[in-house]
Amino acid sequence: MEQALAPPEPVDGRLPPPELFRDLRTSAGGLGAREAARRLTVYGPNQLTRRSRPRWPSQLLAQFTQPLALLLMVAAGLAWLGGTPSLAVAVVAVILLNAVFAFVQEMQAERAVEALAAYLPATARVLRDGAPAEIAAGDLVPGDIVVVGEGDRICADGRLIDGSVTVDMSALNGESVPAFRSADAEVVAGPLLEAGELVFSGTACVAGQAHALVTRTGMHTEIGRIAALSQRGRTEPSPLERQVRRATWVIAAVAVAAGAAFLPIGIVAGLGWAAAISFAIGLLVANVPEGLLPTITLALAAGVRDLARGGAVVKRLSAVETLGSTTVICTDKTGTLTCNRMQVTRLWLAGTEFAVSEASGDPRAMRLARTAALCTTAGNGGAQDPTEVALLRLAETLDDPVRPPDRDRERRALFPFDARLKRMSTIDGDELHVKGAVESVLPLCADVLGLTGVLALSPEIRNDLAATVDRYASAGLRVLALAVRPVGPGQPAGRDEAESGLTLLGLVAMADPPRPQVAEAVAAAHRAGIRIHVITGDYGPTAAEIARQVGLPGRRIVTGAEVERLSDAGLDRLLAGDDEIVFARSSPEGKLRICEALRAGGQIVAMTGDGVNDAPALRHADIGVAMGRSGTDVAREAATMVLTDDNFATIVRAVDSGRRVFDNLRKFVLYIFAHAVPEVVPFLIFALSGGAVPLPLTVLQILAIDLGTETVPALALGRERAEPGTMERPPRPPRAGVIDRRLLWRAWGLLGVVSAVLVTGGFFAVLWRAGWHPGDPVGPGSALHHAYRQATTMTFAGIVACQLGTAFAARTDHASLRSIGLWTNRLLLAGIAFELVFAAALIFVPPVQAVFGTAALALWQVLLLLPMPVVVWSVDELSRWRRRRAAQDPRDRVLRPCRDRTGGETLRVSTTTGGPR
Ligand SMILES: Nc1ncnc2c1ncn2[C@@H]1O[C@H](COP(=O)(O)OP(=O)(O)OP(=O)(O)O)[C@@H](O)[C@H]1O
Repeated sequence: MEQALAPPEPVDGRLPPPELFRDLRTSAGGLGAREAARRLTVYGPNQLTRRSRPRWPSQLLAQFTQPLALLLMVAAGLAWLGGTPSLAVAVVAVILLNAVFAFVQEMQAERAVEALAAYLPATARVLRDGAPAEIAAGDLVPGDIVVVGEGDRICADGRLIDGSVTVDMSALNGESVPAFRSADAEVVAGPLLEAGELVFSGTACVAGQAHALVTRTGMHTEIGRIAALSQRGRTEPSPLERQVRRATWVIAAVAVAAGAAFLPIGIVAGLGWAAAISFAIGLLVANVPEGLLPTITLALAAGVRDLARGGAVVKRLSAVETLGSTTVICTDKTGTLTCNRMQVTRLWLAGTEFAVSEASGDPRAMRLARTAALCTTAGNGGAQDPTEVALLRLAETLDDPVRPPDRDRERRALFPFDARLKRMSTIDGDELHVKGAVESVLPLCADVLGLTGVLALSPEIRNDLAATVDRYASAGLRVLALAVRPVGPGQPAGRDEAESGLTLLGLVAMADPPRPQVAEAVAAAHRAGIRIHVITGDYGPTAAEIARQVGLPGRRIVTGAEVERLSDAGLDRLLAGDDEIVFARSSPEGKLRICEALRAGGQIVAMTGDGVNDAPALRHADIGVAMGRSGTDVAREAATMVLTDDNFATIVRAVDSGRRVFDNLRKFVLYIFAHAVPEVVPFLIFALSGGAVPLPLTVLQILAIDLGTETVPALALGRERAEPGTMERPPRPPRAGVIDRRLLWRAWGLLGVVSAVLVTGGFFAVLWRAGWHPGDPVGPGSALHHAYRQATTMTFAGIVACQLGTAFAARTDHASLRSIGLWTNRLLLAGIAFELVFAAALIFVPPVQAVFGTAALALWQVLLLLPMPVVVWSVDELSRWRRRRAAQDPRDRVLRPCRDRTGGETLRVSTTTGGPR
C-alpha cells in the first residue's frame, strides 16, 4: 500500500467524487489520524517551498551598484588619478565594508519579517476519523476532507463534495468579483481555475459552507505552480525609506558640491593639486551618509520583532512608522474592548423576568433557552462566535444541553447570520428558529408567547419590552430576541418568506465584561493625543455603556442608519470635530465610509475588524488591525497588523513602539550628522587663512572617525528605550519626516558648532604652546612638525570626545538624561568603550600612528580633552530643558486638547448628549 502511494501522482480533481474517493482511498468521513500522519511523510508538508536562496550573491552585488557606492567609486578613481593611491585604497575599503554591512543588515531585516510567519500559524478544519478536528494547515494531505466556512482561507486544492461557497480568487486570477463554487456544479471542460466544483489553495471563502476533498497540497497546488514560476516580488520601499533616500541624495549632493567648491579654494590657499583633491574627496566620503538606509531598515525590522513579541504581528516594515503617527483608532467592541466571554445573565418573557439561576424549570424559559441553542452554528471547531457559545452554555446551565452534532443532524435549513440584517434563522425539525437584534426580529413577529399561551403584542407588552431593552442596554448587556414559527415539510422558498409571522419567545441578555487593561490603554491613547471611535454592530446604549466603562465618555452615539443618511460632506463634518463617537449598529459599508472620511480629513487611521465584510475597511485604513484568535482568515489577510492576543491595549502598545522606533532613527541621524561641522570648520580655517594655518585634520583621520569610532555608538542609539513622555505627545504630523529643520539645527547649529569651537580651540592650544605663529612651516623636517602632528591628533581626539557628549545628548529628544538614567543603554556604553579603544590605538600605537599621521598626546593635552564631552552634552541638556519649560507654558496649544480629554471635566465636546435611539 505504501508503495502504491510512493511517488505520489497527483490525482485529477475533476473526476466525480466516488472516483476520487476511490483513487485517494478516503471517504466522506475523512482519513484516520494514523493514515493522515503516514500520508504526510509520503506527500510532504502542505507548504510552498521557496527556491533555495541563490539570491544572496546577487543581493550582495546589488550593494555595489547602489548610486552612493558608485559615487564613492568615482571618488576612489579620482584619488588614484590625483596621485594618492593610499586614499583610493581607503575609499575602496569603505565601499567594501559598507556593502557587507548593508547586506548583513538587509538579510537580518528580511529574516525578522520572515520569522513572523511563526506567530500566525494557519490552521484548517478537517474531518479525522469522522469527527471535526482543527489541524495545522501544513499537515493537510490529499484525501483529507476539509470544512470550508465563511471567512476561512482555503489551504489546499480540492473538490467540493457537499454544500456551496463563494470564494475570493483574486490571489490566483486577479479577479476581484468572488466566484460561486458548488458541489453540484455541472462539470464542463475548460480552464481548471474556472471549474465550478473546485476550490483552490490561496483563495478565501467569503460566504457559504461546504466540505471539500483535498486533492493536491503543497507545491502541487495551482498556487504552488504559480509560486514556482514567480518567486516573491520585491517589497515596496516604505514612505520612510523613500524619504530617507531622498534626504540621502540631497546630503550627497551637498557633499559633492562642497568637495568641488573646496578644490579651487584649497589650491589657492597653497595646497598642491594632489592634497587638494584628496581633501575634497575626504570631505565627500565623510559626509555621504552611506550607512543610513540599511540602518533604518534594520531599525524597522527590530521594531517589527519587538512588536511581534508584544502580541502585534505586522506584515510590512513600513507599518512600524505608520503606527507611530496614528491619530485615530477605530475599534470594534466585542473581543477588542471586551473579554469576548459572553455569558447570559437575564431572560425576559412576556410578563416575567428571570436571572438565569432562577430560570431552571420554567417551561417558557426552557423553551427560550433551547431555541437559542438550536439556532446556532457554533461548535464545529474554528473561530467560535462567543454569542453563540454563551447560548449553548445557557442551555447546558438549564439542564437541557444541545449537542452540536445532534443539532446539525436535525437541521433542515440555515439562513446564516447577516451583519446587515443582524439576525439568523434555522429550520430544525418542524420549527423555524430566529435569533437576532431586537429591532431586527420584533418587526417580524405577529404575536408573543405569554404565560397562558400565544398573545397579541399589546402596547403594554411592547412598552415593557422596550423598557427592558433600555434597562439591559444601559447596564452594558447585549440583548437578543428569539422567535419561532412552525414549518411544514415543504421548505419555505426564501429567507423573507421564512422569516415572517413569527411568535416572539422572549429576550436573552448577556454580559461581556471589559478587558481589564483596556481602560488604562484608553487613557494612554488619550494622553498621546489619539482619538478613539467605537464602531460596533451592537445596540447604541449597550456599546455606549461599555465605552463608558473603559473610559470613553461616549457622549455621542451615531447609528449605522444615520451614517447612511449623511452625505460625504456631512460625514466629514461629523468626524472633523474633537468628539469621540460610538458608531452603533454599523454596517461594513458604513465602516468603510468612516475610514475614508477620516483619511480624507488627514487622519492616520488604525481600524480593527474581524469579519469577512470588514476586509475592505481594513485594507483601506492606514493600519488595518485584525484579530489573531477570533477573527476570520479573510480579515487577517486584509490587515496590516494582526493582534495575537486580540487586545485593544496591544494596539496602543504598538503605537508606542512605532513612536519609539521613529524617535530612535532621529537619534541615530542626529548623532551621525553632528560631526560634520567640526570636520568642515578646520578646513575652512585653513582655506580662509590662505594656508597660514596648516590643515588641522587629515583625510584619513576624518575617515577613521566616520567609519571607525562612530559606527557602534550610532547603532546603539537605534536601540535606545523609549524616553519618558513618548506617549504624552500629540502624534507626529503625518508629513513630518525623520530629518526636519529642528533636527538639522540641533545637529549642526548646536552640537556641531559647540564641538567645532572646542576642537579648534584644542588644535590651536597645542600649536601655540609649541611656539607656533601663523605662517610658520610645519612640514616634515621642520622644527614644529611633531607639534603639528600632535595638534592634528588633538583635533581628531577632540572630535571623538565631543561625539561622546553628543551620543549622550542624542539619547533623548525632550527628556533629561537624568530621567532615563546614565547607564541604561548598555549597548551604547559598549559602543563608547569601543570608540575609546579605537581612538587610543590610533593615537598611541606607533605603526598605526604612521598610517594616520598621529602622534602620542601629552598628559596636559589628554586632560584638555576631558571636559569636552561634558560641555557638549550640557549645552544640549540646557537647550532641552528650555524646550520642556516652553512646552509647559499654558499658551502651548498642542498638548491642551489631550489633557482636556483625559481630565474629563473640561471636555470641549458639548454637542449632542446621549444619542438618537
Ligand atoms: N450569532 C448571532 N446570531 C444572531 N444575532 C446576532 C449574532 N451575533 C450578533 N448578533 C446580533 O447582531 C448584532 C451585531 O453583531 P456583530 O457581530 O455585527 O457586532 P458585534 O459582535 O457587536 O461586533 P463588534 O462590536 O465586534 O463590531 C448584535 O448586537 C446582535 O444583536
